[in-house]
Amino acid sequence: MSMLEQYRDWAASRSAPRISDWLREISEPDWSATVNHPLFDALGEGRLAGDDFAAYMVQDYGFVDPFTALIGHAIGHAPGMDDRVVLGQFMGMLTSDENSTFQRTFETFGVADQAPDYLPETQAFQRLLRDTGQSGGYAELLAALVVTEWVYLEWALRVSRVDGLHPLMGEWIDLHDNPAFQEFVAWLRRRLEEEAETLDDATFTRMAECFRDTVAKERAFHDAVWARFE
Ligand SMILES: Cc1ncc(CO)c(N)n1
Repeated sequence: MSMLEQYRDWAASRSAPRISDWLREISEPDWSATVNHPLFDALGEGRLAGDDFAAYMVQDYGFVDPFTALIGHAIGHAPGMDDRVVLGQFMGMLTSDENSTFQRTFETFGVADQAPDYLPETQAFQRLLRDTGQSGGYAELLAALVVTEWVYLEWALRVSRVDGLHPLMGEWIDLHDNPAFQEFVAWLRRRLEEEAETLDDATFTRMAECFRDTVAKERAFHDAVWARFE
């Protein structure tokens, strides 16, 4: 059975089927392992040392570079101005507010301004983002974006925040659970679903595999970062 047939089978047994929910389901257990990652509990509960937070942010900035390029590809591949505006505004936030959080974190925790050592799992994630950016169609680009943003929204909404949390850690959570970000993730899911409805078998399969692979990379990345702190 093709992926598209598997989705149709799944959808037939639900009252309000959504492709993004099916994609999330077929990406278990990696999806839940990422959303419920102990790294995020430690972050919200103030149990993450400043240097460890900075080390995580260094690795994450290695993610952000090809991720920003991937958004550029998505802006180019989008069918028209409506999508380009939404993606462009997100790109604007990423390269201003969010970039500033990274820069102030590096300054605050004295991260040396040198080429960092990226973990093998960071490098593998970078390769996926670069490959998808360079050769993926719009649906695959949206699939990668839905994963990375939806996973971050889910953990940020989930974690509890202690009083007196370091302001930069609070800022990191704020960036991923604020109402504008929630709206952006809802838009991404809707657009992915609309695009997926138009795909032939082979392209639908590539989109679903890209989704699953991105979730696996998310889990591996956070496992690898966390393993260095324990
Ligand atoms: C690894 C990773 N995934 C997703 C996000 C959210 O953009 C992020 N900052 N880092």
